[in-house]
Amino acid sequence: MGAEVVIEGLTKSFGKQAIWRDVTLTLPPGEVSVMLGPSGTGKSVFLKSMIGLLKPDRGKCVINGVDIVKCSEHKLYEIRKLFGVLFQDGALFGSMNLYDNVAFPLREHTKKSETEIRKIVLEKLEMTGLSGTEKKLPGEISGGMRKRAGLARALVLDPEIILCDEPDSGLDPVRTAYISQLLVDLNSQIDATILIVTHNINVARTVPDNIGMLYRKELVMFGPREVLLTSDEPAVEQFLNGSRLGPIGMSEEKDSAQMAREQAHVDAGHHDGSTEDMRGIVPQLQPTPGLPERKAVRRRKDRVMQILHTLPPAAQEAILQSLTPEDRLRYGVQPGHYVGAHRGQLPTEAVAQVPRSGWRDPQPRVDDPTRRRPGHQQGRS
Ligand SMILES: Nc1ncnc2c1ncn2[C@@H]1O[C@H](COP(=O)(O)OP(=O)(O)OP(=O)(O)O)[C@@H](O)[C@H]1O
Repeated sequence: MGAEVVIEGLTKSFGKQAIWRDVTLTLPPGEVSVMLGPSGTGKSVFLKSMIGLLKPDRGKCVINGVDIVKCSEHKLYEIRKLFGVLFQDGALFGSMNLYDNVAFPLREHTKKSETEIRKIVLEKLEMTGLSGTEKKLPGEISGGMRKRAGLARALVLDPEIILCDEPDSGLDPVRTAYISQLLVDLNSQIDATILIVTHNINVARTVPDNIGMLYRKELVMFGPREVLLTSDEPAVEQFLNGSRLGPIGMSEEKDSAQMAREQAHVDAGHHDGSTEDMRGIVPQLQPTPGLPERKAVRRRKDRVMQILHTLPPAAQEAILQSLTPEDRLRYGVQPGHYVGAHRGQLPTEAVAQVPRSGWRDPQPRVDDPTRRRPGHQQGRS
């Protein structure tokens, strides 16, 4: 299982420019999380701080009991080996073919023989759909292939934590859908903790278990996907809908006069830039048939049911609606407790009876059609 990452009060500035302050969140082990945020809010700086490439001003980032903000260089070097990082442009060496690019971390950081290295490199190239491209140079392949090659390289040291900085940037919607599926498939195969930084709302709606958003130099929220996707926080709604209308402006933040002017334009019939209402829960991507079920799914269900009563009502409703009959049995949620009967904050004892034991019955695969009922939300998470 992937490592947990516990971040507390993390604060970063460059000279007088504050980037973000007091960021506190936990990346649950083996789950997939997405960090959203308008351009320039410091998402990349956040990723770099998590692997110790940038030094935060204060706060903690604890991985396997080591606070990487304060630890020695030696410890940091050891902890970094737990990470696989996909940088925005793939960060491949232009003069090396894909085979050598992917083999690079193994040759640098391990004493493996070339025979062992070959086995690993070919396996990771196959996992990322790049078999047969070993001899190509990065300049000879498409942007999507470069991303996948970057991912293959990020995987060779069997990372427990994978960080992806805008894996969709520069890709068309179809290639983006493929890379989303690839990330879900990877998670099902290696159970790594994954954090994806993106602006892409489709990725945010379909891939992660958890979503956070950086805005106005703070973490606006971080938690189960249902929280952000049902949020009526103006900045979150505006961001999800890609609308000009709302507090986010061209350069971060607008004043109230500007917001009033824009509202007046829209009231007078001008388009606000959005195409449709993107809030709400849509089905989460499942691993490609034939791959194992994501181990994080069950762990996450237990975790989320334990904190259910602390979540906003709309998120509670969405989570309850996503439960299967087996889940309801497990958590002691009777149909009578079901959403319609309990609008608003649900009492903990009504919903969250998480057994201490493991899961008794093997759950059917999520893509089992017998689990689909008319009118039932299928955002399994
Ligand atoms: N090494 C650095 N030194 C000084 N300022 C920096 C450094 N790295 C980033 N910044 C500044 O930090 C701010 C946040 O940058 P960052 O790239 O993290 O934003 P982002 O949210 O990832 O943006 P985008 O979505 O456009 O990629 C920017 O104002 C940037 O200029």
